[in-house]
Amino acid sequence: MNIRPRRSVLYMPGSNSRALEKAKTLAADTLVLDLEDAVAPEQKIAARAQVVDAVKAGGYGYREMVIRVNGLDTPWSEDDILAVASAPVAAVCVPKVESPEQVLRVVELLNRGGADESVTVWAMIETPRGLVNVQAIAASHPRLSLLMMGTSDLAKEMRIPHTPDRIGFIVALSECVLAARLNGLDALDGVHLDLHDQESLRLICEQGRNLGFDGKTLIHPNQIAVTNEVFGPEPQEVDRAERIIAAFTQAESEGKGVVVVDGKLVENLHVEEAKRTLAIAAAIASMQG
Ligand SMILES: CC(C)(COP(=O)(O)OP(=O)(O)OC[C@H]1O[C@@H](n2cnc3c(N)ncnc32)[C@H](O)[C@@H]1OP(=O)(O)O)[C@@H](O)C(=O)NCCC(=O)NCCSC(=O)C[C@H](O)C(=O)O
Ligand SMILES: [Mg+2]
Repeated sequence: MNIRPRRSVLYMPGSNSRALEKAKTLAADTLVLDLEDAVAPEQKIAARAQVVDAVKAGGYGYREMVIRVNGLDTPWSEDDILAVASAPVAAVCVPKVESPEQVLRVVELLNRGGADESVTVWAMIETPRGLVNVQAIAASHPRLSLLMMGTSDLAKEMRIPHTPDRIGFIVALSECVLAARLNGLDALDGVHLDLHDQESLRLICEQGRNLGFDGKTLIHPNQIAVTNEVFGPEPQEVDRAERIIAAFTQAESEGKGVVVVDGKLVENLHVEEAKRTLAIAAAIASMQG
């Protein structure tokens, strides 16, 4: 089972060279070097060169590298995507995706720029139109590998307040996870804007995990540790997964299709879940060396 952990996915402004350097020391699974909202218009072109140079220079170790380009309706997006195509990134992250055709356009630009076949597309869902079309977007092209919620833009567009329980976002978050799973994609939750409140961050991470997200997008190094903890399997989950596999293997050898572990029914589907838990734990351990 080939699994890429994306518990913590940290954005940083592409114009901030200090943050690009600092990121080499941070425990985030993925780094998203941003050219969109975090970069002022007059810095867009310099930031584009800076992020491409940073990724080419390397030094980020196990961390997955992604560049978020400007929106497809801006004067920068085409050159951003062509520039990203020349860089050793895992994906290009595209904000405010609203249609399958836009994903096809990004793929065309990546191909034109000579991007490696391994470079995938991440689509951000953060507008009402993007949300309404999320299933078609998710099914648009095999190169699309992940959906990412943009809850700040969505809040603005939908006039949804950021409440602690995120009641106004629940349908959108679930729609995103549903569309992702229907199409074999990963899904990332939106950002938590409070940089210093670890308690509210933990609750929101737990909610995102319980809604089915694979990880969370972050804006500050303070947010990495809690996110890694909540979205990673706990030691007792790993232990239970090992016992489920052992108990089911034994049951099968005795000609049984079900077994009880810790008072709970275990069938083959639970064994598949347990194998996935072990694969995630192993992938996390191998990233950390
Ligand atoms: C929010 C910040 C501007 C705060 O920055 P700062 O005041 O520098 O914070 P600190 O002094 O606490 O920083 C301590 C050190 O950590 C480094 N740092 C800070 N943030 C990051 C980061 N994101 N990545 C890497 N390193 C970071 C500082 O450089 C300090 O380092 P050192 O001096 O060496 O100790 C800042 O956190 C920030 O800019 N965050 C990211 C903002 C961003 O990228 N926004 C765009 C993405 S979110 C979005 O667009 C939402 C989405 O589209 C939606 O619609 O929902
Ligand atoms: Mg946004």
